[in-house]
Amino acid sequence: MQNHVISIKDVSVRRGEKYLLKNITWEVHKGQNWAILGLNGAGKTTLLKIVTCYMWPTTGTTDVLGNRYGKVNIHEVRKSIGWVSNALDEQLQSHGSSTALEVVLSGKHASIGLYEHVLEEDVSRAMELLQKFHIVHLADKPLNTFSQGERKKVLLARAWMSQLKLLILDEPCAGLDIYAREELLGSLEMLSKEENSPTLLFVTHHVEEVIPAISHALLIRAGEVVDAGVKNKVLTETNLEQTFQVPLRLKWEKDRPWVRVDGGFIFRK
Ligand SMILES: Nc1ncnc2c1ncn2[C@@H]1O[C@H](COP(=O)(O)OP(=O)(O)OP(=O)(O)O)[C@@H](O)[C@H]1O
Repeated sequence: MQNHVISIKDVSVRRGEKYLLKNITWEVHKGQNWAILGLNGAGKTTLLKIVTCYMWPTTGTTDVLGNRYGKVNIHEVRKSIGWVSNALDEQLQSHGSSTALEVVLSGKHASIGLYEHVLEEDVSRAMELLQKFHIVHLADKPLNTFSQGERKKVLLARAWMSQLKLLILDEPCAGLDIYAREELLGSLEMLSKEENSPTLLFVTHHVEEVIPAISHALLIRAGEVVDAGVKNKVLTETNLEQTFQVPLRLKWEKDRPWVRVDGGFIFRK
């Protein structure tokens, strides 16, 4: 179990007659970064809630970072897990008068307000992270003046400040323009190569966002795994068509998969 970041065995989540997840077995090892792909309602968030113990499965077992859920203090385990999502962005907006630097520094102590004594080395690291996300010019500006893209970068810089072991990036590029997206993906690619970078779970609706740093992919459809494993084996036209239920064409370029829908619009009968 030493190398396991996540080990989920036969997990099902049932609500009434409906399975939100069905017989999921999934292992994530140290050194891997995973993309999680599936249609709206496929069960991605439910799976992440199982991983973070915000939801309890109907059957099956979950081990995260060497801890069997049900037998550990989950609050302790969660200190090593980050979840960057739109919900966190909304939470952040109530701290609108905080500066980017303050928000990034607050990641050190997993709070949004700054309550702890700030060390000089922490300020240097926070400034370095702001630089890596190309927002160092915003360090002293209040958050309530930032664009959506700028806020996302602040949140991601904050996550890297936290020295996490497992980091969930829940649609980090949603709402970004094409330039901002590529810039953000570039920062993620670079940071993922740093020593002690957390294991990433990258949830996205856009296959082309599976950057080279992502080594593995999990495809999920209607609560069941379509395929899981090394990304080059999993991200195939057949698997993606099965997952997204549209005919599509896939092309790899510079270790990134690009898809286009083959035939355009979908008209339901
Ligand atoms: N607490 C719940 N009780 C009943 N059904 C639920 C509950 N939570 C989620 N669902 C249903 O389970 C299914 C999977 O939802 P989930 O949020 O995991 O999907 P998702 O893949 O994250 O979708 P999206 O891409 O739209 O965020 C959906 O049909 C949803 O309506």
